Amino acid sequence: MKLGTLTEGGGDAVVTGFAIDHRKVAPGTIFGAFEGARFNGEDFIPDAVKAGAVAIVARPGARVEGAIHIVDANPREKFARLAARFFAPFPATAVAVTGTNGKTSTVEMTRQLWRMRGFHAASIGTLGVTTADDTVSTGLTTPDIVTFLSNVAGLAREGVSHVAFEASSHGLSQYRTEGLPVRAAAFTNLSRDHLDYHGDMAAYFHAKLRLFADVLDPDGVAVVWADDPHSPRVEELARMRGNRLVTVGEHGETLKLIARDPTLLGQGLTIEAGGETYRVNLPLIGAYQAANALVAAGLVIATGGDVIQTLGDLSRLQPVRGRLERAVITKQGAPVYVDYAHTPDALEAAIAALKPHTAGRLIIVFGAGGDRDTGKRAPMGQAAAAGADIVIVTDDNPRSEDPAAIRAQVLEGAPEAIEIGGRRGAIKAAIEMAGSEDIVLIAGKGHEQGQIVGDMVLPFDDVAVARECAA
Ligand SMILES: CC(=O)N[C@H]1[C@@H](OP(=O)(O)OP(=O)(O)OC[C@H]2O[C@@H](n3ccc(=O)[nH]c3=O)[C@H](O)[C@@H]2O)O[C@H](CO)[C@@H](O)[C@@H]1O[C@H](C)C(=O)N[C@@H](C)C(=O)N[C@H](CCC(=O)O)C(=O)O
Ligand SMILES: Nc1ncnc2c1ncn2[C@@H]1O[C@H](COP(=O)(O)OP(=O)(O)OP(=O)(O)O)[C@@H](O)[C@H]1O
Ligand SMILES: N[C@H](CCC[C@H](N)C(=O)O)C(=O)O
Ligand SMILES: [Mg+2]
Repeated sequence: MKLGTLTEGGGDAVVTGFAIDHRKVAPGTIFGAFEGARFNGEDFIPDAVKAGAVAIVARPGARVEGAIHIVDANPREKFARLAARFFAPFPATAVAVTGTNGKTSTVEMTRQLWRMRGFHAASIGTLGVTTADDTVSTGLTTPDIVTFLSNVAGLAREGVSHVAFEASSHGLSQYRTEGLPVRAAAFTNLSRDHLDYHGDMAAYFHAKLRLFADVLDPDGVAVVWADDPHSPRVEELARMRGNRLVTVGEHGETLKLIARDPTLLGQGLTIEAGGETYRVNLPLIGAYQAANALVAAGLVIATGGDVIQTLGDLSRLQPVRGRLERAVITKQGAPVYVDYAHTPDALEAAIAALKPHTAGRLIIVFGAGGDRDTGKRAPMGQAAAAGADIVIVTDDNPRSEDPAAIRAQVLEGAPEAIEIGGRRGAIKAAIEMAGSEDIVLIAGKGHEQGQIVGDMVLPFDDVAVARECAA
Protein backbone atom coordinates (compact mmCIF):
# COMPACT_ATOMS: atom_id res chain seq x y z
CA MET A 1 0.00 0.00 0.00
CA LYS A 2 1.38 3.46 -0.90
CA LEU A 3 1.59 6.12 1.82
CA GLY A 4 -0.20 8.50 -0.56
CA THR A 5 -3.38 6.43 -0.34
CA LEU A 6 -3.39 6.75 3.45
CA THR A 7 -2.48 10.40 3.82
CA GLU A 8 -2.24 13.36 1.42
CA GLY A 9 1.34 14.20 0.50
CA GLY A 10 2.33 10.65 1.35
CA GLY A 11 3.64 10.07 -2.17
CA ASP A 12 4.83 6.69 -3.38
CA ALA A 13 6.57 5.50 -0.20
CA VAL A 14 5.47 1.90 0.43
CA VAL A 15 3.81 1.22 3.79
CA THR A 16 4.96 -2.16 5.11
CA GLY A 17 3.37 -2.15 8.57
CA PHE A 18 2.31 -0.31 11.73
CA ALA A 19 3.92 -0.11 15.19
CA ILE A 20 3.34 1.72 18.46
CA ASP A 21 6.61 0.53 20.01
CA HIS A 22 9.76 1.98 18.39
CA ARG A 23 11.55 -1.31 18.92
CA LYS A 24 9.18 -2.93 16.42
CA VAL A 25 9.74 -0.35 13.62
CA ALA A 26 11.14 -1.62 10.31
CA PRO A 27 11.64 0.18 6.97
CA GLY A 28 8.20 1.28 5.73
CA THR A 29 6.50 1.25 9.13
CA ILE A 30 4.05 3.93 10.24
CA PHE A 31 4.86 4.66 13.92
CA GLY A 32 2.21 5.84 16.42
CA ALA A 33 3.77 8.11 19.07
CA PHE A 34 1.45 8.14 22.10
CA GLU A 35 1.79 9.60 25.58
CA GLY A 36 1.30 6.69 28.00
CA ALA A 37 1.15 5.98 31.72
CA ARG A 38 4.87 5.16 31.98
CA PHE A 39 6.51 6.64 28.86
CA ASN A 40 5.91 9.30 26.22
CA GLY A 41 6.09 7.59 22.83
CA GLU A 42 7.11 10.90 21.27
CA ASP A 43 10.54 10.50 22.92
CA PHE A 44 11.14 7.57 20.57
CA ILE A 45 10.32 9.35 17.29
CA PRO A 46 13.99 9.91 16.30
CA ASP A 47 14.74 6.22 16.95
CA ALA A 48 11.68 5.21 14.93
CA VAL A 49 12.78 7.39 12.00
CA LYS A 50 16.28 5.91 12.22
CA ALA A 51 14.75 2.43 12.06
CA GLY A 52 13.00 3.37 8.80
CA ALA A 53 9.57 4.74 9.80
CA VAL A 54 8.00 6.51 6.76
CA ALA A 55 5.39 8.42 8.78
CA ILE A 56 4.71 9.32 12.40
CA VAL A 57 1.18 9.71 13.77
CA ALA A 58 1.50 12.23 16.59
CA ARG A 59 -0.22 15.23 18.12
CA PRO A 60 0.47 18.72 16.65
CA GLY A 61 3.13 19.64 19.24
CA ALA A 62 5.40 16.67 18.52
CA ARG A 63 8.75 17.19 16.70
CA VAL A 64 9.06 15.01 13.56
CA GLU A 65 12.09 15.11 11.21
CA GLY A 66 12.94 12.77 8.37
CA ALA A 67 9.43 11.29 8.06
CA ILE A 68 5.90 12.51 7.27
CA HIS A 69 4.16 13.90 10.40
CA ILE A 70 0.52 12.76 10.29
CA VAL A 71 -0.89 15.32 12.69
CA ASP A 72 -3.96 14.64 14.83
CA ALA A 73 -5.12 15.86 18.22
CA ASN A 74 -6.12 12.26 19.01
CA PRO A 75 -3.21 10.27 17.54
CA ARG A 76 -4.40 6.94 18.99
CA GLU A 77 -7.71 7.16 17.11
CA LYS A 78 -6.12 8.45 13.88
CA PHE A 79 -3.50 5.69 14.00
CA ALA A 80 -6.20 3.02 14.50
CA ARG A 81 -8.21 4.22 11.49
CA LEU A 82 -5.15 4.21 9.23
CA ALA A 83 -4.05 0.80 10.50
CA ALA A 84 -7.56 -0.56 9.91
CA ARG A 85 -7.36 0.51 6.25
CA PHE A 86 -4.02 -1.25 5.95
CA PHE A 87 -5.10 -4.53 7.62
CA ALA A 88 -8.61 -4.76 6.06
CA PRO A 89 -10.62 -6.83 5.22
CA PHE A 90 -12.06 -8.09 8.49
CA PRO A 91 -14.74 -10.71 9.25
CA ALA A 92 -18.10 -9.39 8.06
CA THR A 93 -19.72 -10.02 11.45
CA ALA A 94 -17.70 -8.61 14.35
CA VAL A 95 -19.36 -7.98 17.74
CA ALA A 96 -17.95 -6.52 20.96
CA VAL A 97 -18.80 -6.98 24.64
CA THR A 98 -18.01 -4.59 27.48
CA GLY A 99 -18.86 -4.58 31.19
CA THR A 100 -17.07 -5.15 34.49
CA ASN A 101 -17.83 -8.88 34.50
CA GLY A 102 -19.11 -11.37 31.95
CA LYS A 103 -17.13 -10.29 28.88
CA THR A 104 -15.09 -13.50 28.51
CA SER A 105 -18.04 -15.77 29.28
CA THR A 106 -20.25 -13.91 26.79
CA VAL A 107 -17.81 -13.78 23.86
CA GLU A 108 -16.98 -17.47 24.34
CA MET A 109 -20.68 -18.42 24.44
CA THR A 110 -21.35 -16.28 21.35
CA ARG A 111 -18.55 -18.10 19.51
CA GLN A 112 -20.04 -21.46 20.52
CA LEU A 113 -23.57 -20.47 19.40
CA TRP A 114 -22.31 -19.29 15.99
CA ARG A 115 -20.34 -22.50 15.62
CA MET A 116 -23.49 -24.55 16.33
CA ARG A 117 -25.03 -22.78 13.34
CA GLY A 118 -22.10 -23.84 11.18
CA PHE A 119 -20.30 -20.49 11.03
CA HIS A 120 -16.48 -20.27 11.11
CA ALA A 121 -16.32 -18.22 14.34
CA ALA A 122 -13.67 -16.91 16.76
CA SER A 123 -13.43 -14.91 19.99
CA ILE A 124 -10.73 -12.53 21.26
CA GLY A 125 -10.30 -11.69 24.94
CA THR A 126 -8.83 -12.71 28.28
CA LEU A 127 -8.50 -16.34 27.18
CA GLY A 128 -6.68 -15.18 24.02
CA VAL A 129 -7.66 -15.63 20.35
CA THR A 130 -9.96 -18.66 20.35
CA THR A 131 -11.08 -20.55 17.23
CA ALA A 132 -12.65 -24.00 16.94
CA ASP A 133 -9.18 -25.53 16.97
CA ASP A 134 -7.13 -23.67 19.55
CA THR A 135 -6.52 -20.66 21.78
CA VAL A 136 -3.49 -18.36 21.51
CA SER A 137 -2.91 -15.87 24.36
CA THR A 138 -2.15 -12.20 23.61
CA GLY A 139 -1.37 -11.34 27.24
CA LEU A 140 -4.16 -8.77 27.53
CA THR A 141 -7.97 -8.94 27.50
CA THR A 142 -7.97 -6.38 24.67
CA PRO A 143 -4.59 -6.53 22.89
CA ASP A 144 -2.81 -3.40 21.60
CA ILE A 145 -4.26 -1.97 18.38
CA VAL A 146 -1.66 -3.49 16.03
CA THR A 147 -1.91 -6.96 17.57
CA PHE A 148 -5.70 -6.67 17.57
CA LEU A 149 -6.20 -5.52 13.97
CA SER A 150 -3.58 -7.89 12.55
CA ASN A 151 -5.13 -10.82 14.45
CA VAL A 152 -8.68 -9.98 13.31
CA ALA A 153 -7.51 -9.55 9.70
CA GLY A 154 -5.65 -12.85 10.00
CA LEU A 155 -8.83 -14.58 11.15
CA ALA A 156 -10.64 -13.21 8.07
CA ARG A 157 -7.90 -14.61 5.83
CA GLU A 158 -8.38 -18.01 7.55
CA GLY A 159 -12.07 -17.85 6.52
CA VAL A 160 -13.50 -16.72 9.88
CA SER A 161 -16.74 -14.81 9.16
CA HIS A 162 -17.86 -14.17 12.78
CA VAL A 163 -15.72 -12.81 15.63
CA ALA A 164 -16.73 -11.73 19.16
CA PHE A 165 -14.22 -9.65 21.13
CA GLU A 166 -13.94 -8.20 24.65
CA ALA A 167 -13.70 -4.41 24.77
CA SER A 168 -12.06 -3.72 28.13
CA SER A 169 -12.29 -0.21 29.58
CA HIS A 170 -8.49 0.14 29.20
CA GLY A 171 -8.79 -1.01 25.62
CA LEU A 172 -11.54 1.51 24.88
CA SER A 173 -9.63 4.35 26.61
CA GLN A 174 -6.53 3.56 24.55
CA TYR A 175 -8.40 3.12 21.23
CA ARG A 176 -7.21 -0.48 20.87
CA THR A 177 -10.29 -1.67 18.94
CA GLU A 178 -11.13 1.11 16.47
CA GLY A 179 -11.50 1.08 12.71
CA LEU A 180 -13.17 -2.26 11.99
CA PRO A 181 -16.93 -2.62 11.34
CA VAL A 182 -18.72 -3.62 14.58
CA ARG A 183 -22.23 -4.92 13.85
CA ALA A 184 -23.35 -5.30 17.50
CA ALA A 185 -22.09 -4.24 20.92
CA ALA A 186 -23.20 -5.68 24.27
CA PHE A 187 -23.23 -4.26 27.80
CA THR A 188 -23.23 -6.76 30.70
CA ASN A 189 -22.89 -4.76 33.95
CA LEU A 190 -20.85 -2.12 35.74
CA SER A 191 -19.45 -2.39 39.25
CA ARG A 192 -16.19 -1.50 40.98
CA ASP A 193 -12.92 -2.37 39.16
CA HIS A 194 -9.91 -0.63 37.60
CA LEU A 195 -10.39 2.63 39.53
CA ASP A 196 -6.59 2.71 39.87
CA TYR A 197 -6.63 3.57 36.16
CA HIS A 198 -9.88 5.44 35.56
CA GLY A 199 -9.96 7.32 38.87
CA ASP A 200 -13.67 7.15 39.51
CA MET A 201 -16.79 5.24 38.46
CA ALA A 202 -18.01 8.05 36.16
CA ALA A 203 -14.80 7.95 34.13
CA TYR A 204 -14.85 4.14 34.15
CA PHE A 205 -18.44 4.11 32.84
CA HIS A 206 -17.63 6.84 30.30
CA ALA A 207 -14.81 4.70 28.92
CA LYS A 208 -17.20 1.78 28.46
CA LEU A 209 -19.89 3.98 26.87
CA ARG A 210 -17.46 4.82 24.10
CA LEU A 211 -18.17 1.35 22.72
CA PHE A 212 -21.76 2.47 22.04
CA ALA A 213 -21.00 6.10 21.18
CA ASP A 214 -18.07 5.60 18.77
CA VAL A 215 -17.11 2.00 18.04
CA LEU A 216 -20.51 0.41 17.26
CA ASP A 217 -21.52 0.92 13.60
CA PRO A 218 -24.13 3.71 13.23
CA ASP A 219 -26.53 1.08 11.90
CA GLY A 220 -25.34 -1.55 14.40
CA VAL A 221 -27.32 -3.13 17.23
CA ALA A 222 -26.89 -2.44 20.96
CA VAL A 223 -27.48 -5.56 23.11
CA VAL A 224 -28.10 -4.69 26.76
CA TRP A 225 -28.46 -6.82 29.91
CA ALA A 226 -31.39 -4.76 31.15
CA ASP A 227 -31.17 -5.64 34.86
CA ASP A 228 -28.06 -3.61 35.77
CA PRO A 229 -28.61 -0.17 37.37
CA HIS A 230 -26.47 1.40 34.61
CA SER A 231 -28.33 -0.27 31.73
CA PRO A 232 -30.91 2.53 31.19
CA ARG A 233 -28.04 4.94 30.39
CA VAL A 234 -26.73 2.57 27.73
CA GLU A 235 -30.21 2.05 26.28
CA GLU A 236 -30.79 5.82 26.18
CA LEU A 237 -27.47 6.38 24.36
CA ALA A 238 -28.35 3.71 21.79
CA ARG A 239 -31.82 5.23 21.21
CA MET A 240 -30.41 8.76 20.82
CA ARG A 241 -27.88 7.48 18.29
CA GLY A 242 -30.57 5.56 16.36
CA ASN A 243 -29.14 2.09 16.98
CA ARG A 244 -31.53 -0.87 17.15
CA LEU A 245 -31.85 -2.19 20.72
CA VAL A 246 -31.97 -5.81 21.86
CA THR A 247 -32.59 -6.04 25.60
CA VAL A 248 -32.43 -9.22 27.67
CA GLY A 249 -33.07 -10.13 31.33
CA GLU A 250 -36.02 -9.75 33.71
CA HIS A 251 -36.50 -6.23 32.33
CA GLY A 252 -35.60 -7.32 28.80
CA GLU A 253 -37.99 -6.76 25.86
CA THR A 254 -36.41 -9.05 23.27
CA LEU A 255 -35.64 -11.96 25.64
CA LYS A 256 -37.60 -11.53 28.87
CA LEU A 257 -36.40 -13.81 31.66
CA ILE A 258 -39.58 -14.93 33.44
CA ALA A 259 -38.21 -17.62 35.76
CA ARG A 260 -34.99 -19.44 36.61
CA ASP A 261 -34.79 -22.65 38.66
CA PRO A 262 -31.78 -24.83 39.48
CA THR A 263 -31.80 -28.30 37.88
CA LEU A 264 -29.46 -31.22 38.50
CA LEU A 265 -26.92 -30.20 35.83
CA GLY A 266 -27.57 -26.46 35.63
CA GLN A 267 -30.78 -24.48 35.45
CA GLY A 268 -34.09 -24.17 33.65
CA LEU A 269 -34.92 -20.76 32.12
CA THR A 270 -38.44 -19.59 31.20
CA ILE A 271 -38.11 -16.93 28.52
CA GLU A 272 -40.70 -14.81 26.75
CA ALA A 273 -39.80 -13.77 23.20
CA GLY A 274 -42.06 -12.34 20.52
CA GLY A 275 -45.16 -13.07 22.56
CA GLU A 276 -44.27 -16.76 22.95
CA THR A 277 -42.90 -18.50 26.06
CA TYR A 278 -39.96 -20.89 25.81
CA ARG A 279 -38.28 -23.28 28.25
CA VAL A 280 -34.48 -23.52 28.01
CA ASN A 281 -32.30 -26.07 29.82
CA LEU A 282 -28.98 -24.31 30.41
CA PRO A 283 -26.21 -26.77 31.37
CA LEU A 284 -24.43 -24.08 33.47
CA ILE A 285 -25.10 -23.12 37.09
CA GLY A 286 -25.55 -19.62 38.50
CA ALA A 287 -27.61 -16.53 37.76
CA TYR A 288 -24.54 -14.92 36.26
CA GLN A 289 -24.15 -17.61 33.62
CA ALA A 290 -27.84 -17.28 32.73
CA ALA A 291 -27.25 -13.53 32.27
CA ASN A 292 -24.22 -14.08 30.03
CA ALA A 293 -26.00 -16.78 28.01
CA LEU A 294 -28.91 -14.40 27.33
CA VAL A 295 -26.53 -11.62 26.26
CA ALA A 296 -24.76 -14.08 23.94
CA ALA A 297 -28.16 -15.15 22.53
CA GLY A 298 -28.97 -11.44 22.08
CA LEU A 299 -25.77 -10.93 20.07
CA VAL A 300 -26.50 -13.92 17.82
CA ILE A 301 -30.08 -12.72 17.25
CA ALA A 302 -28.85 -9.14 16.66
CA THR A 303 -26.62 -10.43 13.86
CA GLY A 304 -29.28 -12.46 12.08
CA GLY A 305 -29.83 -15.54 14.27
CA ASP A 306 -33.28 -17.09 14.49
CA VAL A 307 -34.79 -16.60 17.99
CA ILE A 308 -36.18 -20.11 18.47
CA GLN A 309 -33.09 -21.79 17.04
CA THR A 310 -30.76 -19.68 19.22
CA LEU A 311 -32.70 -20.34 22.44
CA GLY A 312 -32.61 -24.05 21.66
CA ASP A 313 -28.86 -23.93 21.11
CA LEU A 314 -28.31 -22.56 24.66
CA SER A 315 -28.92 -26.09 25.96
CA ARG A 316 -25.69 -27.20 24.25
CA LEU A 317 -23.36 -24.52 25.68
CA GLN A 318 -20.08 -25.83 27.12
CA PRO A 319 -18.63 -24.31 30.34
CA VAL A 320 -16.07 -21.51 29.89
CA ARG A 321 -12.67 -22.33 31.37
CA GLY A 322 -12.12 -20.92 34.86
CA ARG A 323 -15.69 -19.68 35.20
CA LEU A 324 -17.35 -21.96 37.84
CA GLU A 325 -15.26 -24.78 36.42
CA ARG A 326 -15.59 -27.91 38.60
CA ALA A 327 -11.94 -28.93 39.10
CA VAL A 328 -12.28 -32.06 41.22
CA ILE A 329 -14.35 -33.84 43.90
CA THR A 330 -12.41 -34.48 47.15
CA LYS A 331 -12.11 -37.89 48.81
CA GLN A 332 -14.78 -36.70 51.23
CA GLY A 333 -17.08 -35.98 48.28
CA ALA A 334 -16.85 -32.17 48.32
CA PRO A 335 -16.86 -30.53 44.84
CA VAL A 336 -14.10 -27.95 44.27
CA TYR A 337 -14.96 -25.08 41.87
CA VAL A 338 -12.53 -22.62 40.26
CA ASP A 339 -13.87 -19.20 39.31
CA TYR A 340 -12.40 -15.95 37.96
CA ALA A 341 -14.19 -13.66 40.43
CA HIS A 342 -11.82 -10.81 41.30
CA THR A 343 -14.22 -7.97 42.12
CA PRO A 344 -16.75 -7.65 44.98
CA ASP A 345 -19.69 -8.03 42.57
CA ALA A 346 -18.16 -11.12 40.96
CA LEU A 347 -17.51 -12.79 44.30
CA GLU A 348 -21.15 -12.20 45.25
CA ALA A 349 -22.24 -13.71 41.93
CA ALA A 350 -20.03 -16.78 42.24
CA ILE A 351 -21.08 -17.38 45.86
CA ALA A 352 -24.76 -16.92 44.91
CA ALA A 353 -24.29 -19.50 42.15
CA LEU A 354 -23.01 -22.16 44.53
CA LYS A 355 -25.11 -21.51 47.65
CA PRO A 356 -28.24 -23.34 46.35
CA HIS A 357 -26.04 -26.40 45.76
CA THR A 358 -24.35 -26.28 49.21
CA ALA A 359 -26.01 -28.52 51.81
CA GLY A 360 -23.18 -27.93 54.30
CA ARG A 361 -20.59 -25.13 54.34
CA LEU A 362 -19.28 -23.00 51.46
CA ILE A 363 -15.50 -22.60 51.85
CA ILE A 364 -13.93 -19.83 49.75
CA VAL A 365 -10.22 -19.31 48.97
CA PHE A 366 -9.26 -16.02 47.28
CA GLY A 367 -6.93 -13.01 47.29
CA ALA A 368 -6.52 -9.77 45.32
CA GLY A 369 -4.15 -8.83 42.49
CA GLY A 370 -1.27 -6.43 43.06
CA ASP A 371 -0.82 -3.26 40.92
CA ARG A 372 -4.60 -3.13 40.51
CA ASP A 373 -7.43 -1.20 42.16
CA THR A 374 -6.67 -1.29 45.92
CA GLY A 375 -10.08 0.12 46.88
CA LYS A 376 -11.86 -3.08 45.89
CA ARG A 377 -9.88 -5.28 48.33
CA ALA A 378 -11.81 -4.71 51.59
CA PRO A 379 -15.17 -4.87 49.74
CA MET A 380 -14.02 -8.21 48.29
CA GLY A 381 -13.36 -9.40 51.86
CA GLN A 382 -16.81 -8.18 52.89
CA ALA A 383 -18.50 -9.97 49.98
CA ALA A 384 -16.75 -13.23 50.89
CA ALA A 385 -17.48 -12.90 54.61
CA ALA A 386 -21.15 -12.14 53.92
CA GLY A 387 -21.69 -15.08 51.60
CA ALA A 388 -19.34 -17.91 52.57
CA ASP A 389 -19.20 -19.98 55.76
CA ILE A 390 -15.41 -20.23 55.86
CA VAL A 391 -13.15 -17.58 54.27
CA ILE A 392 -9.46 -18.20 53.55
CA VAL A 393 -7.54 -15.11 52.38
CA THR A 394 -4.41 -15.88 50.35
CA ASP A 395 -2.34 -14.47 47.46
CA ASP A 396 -3.57 -13.87 43.92
CA ASN A 397 -1.02 -12.15 41.59
CA PRO A 398 0.95 -9.90 43.99
CA ARG A 399 2.97 -8.40 41.08
CA SER A 400 5.19 -5.59 42.49
CA GLU A 401 3.32 -5.28 45.83
CA ASP A 402 4.03 -6.93 49.22
CA PRO A 403 1.67 -9.97 49.36
CA ALA A 404 1.14 -9.60 53.14
CA ALA A 405 0.07 -5.97 52.68
CA ILE A 406 -2.50 -6.96 50.03
CA ARG A 407 -3.87 -9.72 52.28
CA ALA A 408 -4.14 -7.27 55.18
CA GLN A 409 -6.28 -4.93 53.05
CA VAL A 410 -8.59 -7.81 52.08
CA LEU A 411 -8.76 -8.94 55.73
CA GLU A 412 -10.06 -5.48 56.71
CA GLY A 413 -13.31 -6.60 55.10
CA ALA A 414 -13.22 -10.10 56.62
CA PRO A 415 -11.75 -9.96 60.15
CA GLU A 416 -12.92 -13.53 60.90
CA ALA A 417 -11.11 -14.96 57.88
CA ILE A 418 -8.23 -17.44 58.03
CA GLU A 419 -5.04 -15.98 56.48
CA ILE A 420 -2.73 -18.39 54.61
CA GLY A 421 -0.02 -16.67 52.48
CA GLY A 422 0.95 -19.30 49.91
CA ARG A 423 -1.92 -19.99 47.46
CA ARG A 424 -1.09 -23.72 47.25
CA GLY A 425 -1.18 -24.09 51.05
CA ALA A 426 -4.48 -22.21 51.19
CA ILE A 427 -6.07 -24.49 48.57
CA LYS A 428 -4.74 -27.56 50.39
CA ALA A 429 -6.15 -26.37 53.73
CA ALA A 430 -9.57 -25.72 52.17
CA ILE A 431 -9.69 -29.15 50.55
CA GLU A 432 -8.61 -30.89 53.77
CA MET A 433 -11.24 -29.15 55.89
CA ALA A 434 -14.12 -29.76 53.43
CA GLY A 435 -16.64 -32.42 54.49
CA SER A 436 -18.99 -34.41 52.28
CA GLU A 437 -21.75 -31.75 52.44
CA ASP A 438 -19.40 -28.83 51.76
CA ILE A 439 -18.32 -27.01 48.59
CA VAL A 440 -14.91 -25.35 48.00
CA LEU A 441 -14.71 -22.22 45.81
CA ILE A 442 -11.22 -21.09 44.63
CA ALA A 443 -11.63 -17.60 43.16
CA GLY A 444 -9.65 -14.88 41.36
CA LYS A 445 -7.37 -16.65 38.89
CA GLY A 446 -9.73 -18.91 36.95
CA HIS A 447 -8.01 -20.09 33.75
CA GLU A 448 -4.72 -18.28 34.52
CA GLN A 449 -1.67 -20.55 34.14
CA GLY A 450 0.78 -18.47 36.16
CA GLN A 451 1.16 -16.48 39.36
CA ILE A 452 2.79 -13.07 38.77
CA VAL A 453 5.23 -12.36 41.63
CA GLY A 454 7.47 -9.34 40.99
CA ASP A 455 8.74 -9.71 37.39
CA MET A 456 8.37 -13.49 37.49
CA VAL A 457 5.45 -15.59 36.32
CA LEU A 458 5.53 -18.80 38.37
CA PRO A 459 3.62 -21.74 36.88
CA PHE A 460 0.35 -21.95 38.82
CA ASP A 461 -3.00 -23.32 37.63
CA ASP A 462 -5.77 -23.37 40.27
CA VAL A 463 -7.45 -26.40 38.63
CA ALA A 464 -4.24 -28.45 38.54
CA VAL A 465 -3.31 -27.51 42.14
CA ALA A 466 -6.80 -28.40 43.37
CA ARG A 467 -6.51 -31.83 41.71
CA GLU A 468 -3.03 -32.39 43.20
CA CYS A 469 -4.28 -31.42 46.70
CA ALA A 470 -7.32 -33.68 46.40
CA ALA A 471 -5.35 -36.68 45.16
C1 LIG B 1 -2.05 0.61 32.04
C2 LIG B 1 -2.15 0.11 30.64
O1 LIG B 1 -3.20 -0.29 30.18
N1 LIG B 1 -1.01 0.11 29.92
C3 LIG B 1 -1.05 -0.37 28.53
C4 LIG B 1 -0.66 0.76 27.55
O2 LIG B 1 0.52 1.31 27.98
P1 LIG B 1 0.67 2.90 27.83
O3 LIG B 1 -0.15 3.42 26.70
O4 LIG B 1 0.45 3.46 29.16
O5 LIG B 1 2.16 2.89 27.28
P2 LIG B 1 3.51 3.17 28.03
O6 LIG B 1 4.01 1.83 28.50
O7 LIG B 1 3.41 4.27 29.02
O8 LIG B 1 4.36 3.69 26.75
C5 LIG B 1 3.82 4.80 25.98
C6 LIG B 1 4.01 4.52 24.51
O9 LIG B 1 5.42 4.49 24.24
C7 LIG B 1 5.74 3.34 23.53
N2 LIG B 1 7.09 2.92 23.89
C8 LIG B 1 7.38 2.63 25.19
C9 LIG B 1 8.66 2.22 25.51
C10 LIG B 1 9.66 2.15 24.51
O10 LIG B 1 10.82 1.81 24.74
N3 LIG B 1 9.32 2.47 23.21
C11 LIG B 1 8.06 2.86 22.87
O11 LIG B 1 7.79 3.13 21.69
C12 LIG B 1 4.69 2.31 23.96
O12 LIG B 1 4.50 1.29 22.96
C13 LIG B 1 3.45 3.16 24.14
O13 LIG B 1 2.69 3.25 22.94
O14 LIG B 1 -0.48 0.29 26.22
C14 LIG B 1 0.47 -0.77 26.10
C15 LIG B 1 0.55 -1.12 24.63
O15 LIG B 1 -0.74 -1.41 24.15
C16 LIG B 1 0.00 -1.97 26.93
O16 LIG B 1 0.95 -3.04 26.83
C17 LIG B 1 -0.10 -1.56 28.40
O17 LIG B 1 -0.72 -2.64 29.08
C18 LIG B 1 -0.12 -2.95 30.36
C19 LIG B 1 1.06 -3.93 30.15
C20 LIG B 1 -1.16 -3.58 31.27
O18 LIG B 1 -0.87 -4.27 32.23
N4 LIG B 1 -2.45 -3.34 30.97
C21 LIG B 1 -3.53 -3.93 31.78
C22 LIG B 1 -3.83 -3.10 33.00
C23 LIG B 1 -4.75 -3.95 30.88
O19 LIG B 1 -4.74 -3.35 29.80
N5 LIG B 1 -5.81 -4.66 31.34
C24 LIG B 1 -7.03 -4.65 30.55
C25 LIG B 1 -8.21 -5.00 31.39
C26 LIG B 1 -8.20 -6.40 31.94
C27 LIG B 1 -9.57 -6.68 32.52
O20 LIG B 1 -10.51 -6.70 31.75
O21 LIG B 1 -9.68 -6.82 33.76
C28 LIG B 1 -6.84 -5.56 29.34
O22 LIG B 1 -7.47 -5.26 28.30
O23 LIG B 1 -6.09 -6.57 29.47
N1 LIG C 1 -22.97 -11.32 34.30
C1 LIG C 1 -22.25 -11.37 35.43
N2 LIG C 1 -22.67 -10.73 36.56
C2 LIG C 1 -21.92 -10.76 37.69
N3 LIG C 1 -20.75 -11.44 37.82
C3 LIG C 1 -20.31 -12.09 36.74
C4 LIG C 1 -21.01 -12.10 35.50
N4 LIG C 1 -20.32 -12.84 34.60
C5 LIG C 1 -19.21 -13.27 35.25
N5 LIG C 1 -19.21 -12.85 36.53
C6 LIG C 1 -18.17 -13.07 37.56
O1 LIG C 1 -16.98 -12.46 37.06
C7 LIG C 1 -15.96 -13.44 36.85
C8 LIG C 1 -15.24 -13.14 35.56
O2 LIG C 1 -16.11 -13.46 34.48
P1 LIG C 1 -15.58 -13.15 33.01
O3 LIG C 1 -14.18 -13.62 32.89
O4 LIG C 1 -16.61 -13.62 32.04
O5 LIG C 1 -15.60 -11.55 33.07
P2 LIG C 1 -14.70 -10.50 32.27
O6 LIG C 1 -15.55 -9.29 32.12
O7 LIG C 1 -14.15 -11.09 31.03
O8 LIG C 1 -13.51 -10.24 33.31
P3 LIG C 1 -12.14 -9.45 32.98
O9 LIG C 1 -12.52 -7.99 32.98
O10 LIG C 1 -11.21 -9.80 34.08
O11 LIG C 1 -11.67 -9.91 31.63
C9 LIG C 1 -16.69 -14.77 36.81
O12 LIG C 1 -15.80 -15.82 37.19
C10 LIG C 1 -17.83 -14.53 37.80
O13 LIG C 1 -17.36 -14.66 39.14
N1 LIG D 1 -6.67 -9.82 33.51
C1 LIG D 1 -7.21 -8.86 34.45
C2 LIG D 1 -7.76 -9.52 35.72
C3 LIG D 1 -6.72 -10.17 36.63
C4 LIG D 1 -7.47 -10.81 37.76
C5 LIG D 1 -6.63 -11.17 38.99
N2 LIG D 1 -6.02 -12.49 38.82
C6 LIG D 1 -5.55 -10.13 39.25
O1 LIG D 1 -4.38 -10.43 39.04
O2 LIG D 1 -5.94 -9.02 39.64
C7 LIG D 1 -6.20 -7.75 34.77
O3 LIG D 1 -5.05 -7.85 34.35
O4 LIG D 1 -6.60 -6.81 35.44
MG1 LIG E 1 -12.26 -11.18 30.34
